[in-house]
Amino acid sequence: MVEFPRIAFVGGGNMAGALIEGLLARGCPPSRLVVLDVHEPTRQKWQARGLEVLEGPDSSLTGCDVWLLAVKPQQLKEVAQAARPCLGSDTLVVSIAAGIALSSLCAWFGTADHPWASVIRAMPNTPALVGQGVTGLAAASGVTDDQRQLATQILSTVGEVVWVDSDDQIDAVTALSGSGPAYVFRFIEGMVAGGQKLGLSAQQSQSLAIATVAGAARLAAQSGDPVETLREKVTSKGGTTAAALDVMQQRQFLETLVAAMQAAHQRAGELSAEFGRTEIGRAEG
Ligand SMILES: NC(=O)C1=CN([C@@H]2O[C@H](COP(=O)(O)OP(=O)(O)OC[C@H]3O[C@@H](n4cnc5c(N)ncnc54)[C@H](OP(=O)(O)O)[C@@H]3O)[C@@H](O)[C@H]2O)C=CC1
Ligand SMILES: O=C(O)[C@@H]1CCC=N1
Repeated sequence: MVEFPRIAFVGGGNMAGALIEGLLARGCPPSRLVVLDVHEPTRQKWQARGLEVLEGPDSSLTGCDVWLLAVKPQQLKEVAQAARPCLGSDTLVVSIAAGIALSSLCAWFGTADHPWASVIRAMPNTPALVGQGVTGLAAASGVTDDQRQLATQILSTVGEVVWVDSDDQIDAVTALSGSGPAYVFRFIEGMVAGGQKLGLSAQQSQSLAIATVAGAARLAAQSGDPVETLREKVTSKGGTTAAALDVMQQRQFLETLVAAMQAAHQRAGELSAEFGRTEIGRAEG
């Protein structure tokens, strides 16, 4: 990126923090970033890092190239209502809120003059904090190629980006990679517990488990082999891995994981129904 866009983070909590840290680590000057947050300690934290902070929406937001909406889905409609008068005519709105549909975002941010707001839904994940995130993106129909490019540039500073075709696919991305780090951390917790049960220390177990997950992921990414083949290469006939995988199969490990992802996907739909109501929409624009 030749010059970093001016980005306003609306909500400066965990996920905004991962993106801000990622941007700063990749050379974005703090002066290009604004954080609007109601929580005073959060504002103090970002102010100490050299970012401009706001307690409420004001004209500083109007001059920003991008608004990155990073409040909880439950808070987003109220935040949109309060901030919309400050939306610049060329501002791109990128929401990372789980479940809140593009149609809701367009209704909240569109105006009579500009009914199909420049809105993109993005679903990053917390490995963004170490530049290893992956973000799924979907755009409203009025979004231009340049705006897509802008969103790609921003999110790719913290990892990979994958564009999808529809809103519902962003709910699927949420269930897979948005929530996915928690599944992996749970898996590591399980490996650590298993290591301790088998006589290793907590520290030894943690080092072995984390390095195994990181190394296996890197092998899967870099090897030309499908993951099934990689799994088969570990699994000697009559050996230790086969004994472990048999137990996983008996206890329906795969089915459990798929059911968990379906629950996450369903929850995204519920968040949309509960908190994505559009009655403050274009009629007011
Ligand atoms: N955590 C994750 O792994 C991921 C989360 N997301 C999405 O990111 C979004 C943010 O999640 P997360 O970072 O975990 O949430 P956080 O609660 O950590 O951050 C939200 C921040 O917004 C503040 N806030 C609340 N109301 C307002 C308001 N009216 N105006 C400005 N700021 C406000 C909150 O303050 P206070 O605490 O005082 O309420 C808090 O500091 C969510 O929509 C989530 O679905 C997306 C991808 C991954
Ligand atoms: O749990 C959540 O709702 C958010 C969305 C993806 C990860 N965390």
